[in-house]
Amino acid sequence: MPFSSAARASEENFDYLFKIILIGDSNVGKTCVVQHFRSGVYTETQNTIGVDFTVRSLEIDGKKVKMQVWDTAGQERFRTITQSYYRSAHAAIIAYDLTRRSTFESIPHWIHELEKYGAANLVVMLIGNKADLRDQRHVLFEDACTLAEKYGLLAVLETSAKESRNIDEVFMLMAKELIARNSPHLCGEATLSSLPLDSSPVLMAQDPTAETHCAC
Ligand SMILES: Nc1nc2c(ncn2[C@@H]2O[C@H](COP(=O)(O)OP(=O)(O)OP(=O)(O)O)[C@@H](O)[C@H]2O)c(=O)[nH]1
Ligand SMILES: [Mg+2]
Repeated sequence: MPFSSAARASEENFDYLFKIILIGDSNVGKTCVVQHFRSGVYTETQNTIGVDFTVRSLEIDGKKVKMQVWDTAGQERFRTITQSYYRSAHAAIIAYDLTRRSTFESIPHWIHELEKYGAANLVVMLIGNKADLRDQRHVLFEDACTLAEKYGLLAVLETSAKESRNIDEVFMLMAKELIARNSPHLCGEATLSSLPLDSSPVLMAQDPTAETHCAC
């Protein structure tokens, strides 16, 4: 789908426009992540009702990249509304709370939802949020890497909206991947390795201060 010619919009005030859907169980911190991406600050939030929309432009290799982020409600009762947004997304970020194992175990369900309602060649990455709660961790980074490899996902990053960890990196990584996929002349070039992440070209990174390599 959609991110062929439609994503390129140089006649307007940006070079690329990408629509990213953010999904995952309720209370994993999706809204806090998006708010941090938009404003650079962490604020307490209410549970999302339906879908919220955020936009921020990034500058990548001299190009203006507009990121439209659709922050969906994780609560079951909003599922019909949120599913209707999957179709037009170029990419999806599935968030889990690394202190709550059940939110990690839900990921196959979210992938299934994307397969059912999303575009065929959707770029998908995982984020394990609340990395600041170190002594409450219930999901190993290695387990997330294994899952990502199993489903052919782009990457896993561990984030903290509260401690400002890896939030911009998530969206930069996604934007670079979408640009690479949307620019035939760039395919095959190591465009992602220039990210300010302590990550290997296998595109797996967690807390930048910790071990990051995942042998996927
Ligand atoms: N410790 C910690 N708490 C966080 C972090 N991010 C979010 N939270 C807390 O987690 C709770 C849920 O955050 P939300 O962003 O509303 O969660 P959500 O995934 O958007 O939930 P729904 O809108 O219901 O799907 C709030 O109390 C946040 O303050 C984080 O990085 N660290
Ligand atoms: Mg929310």
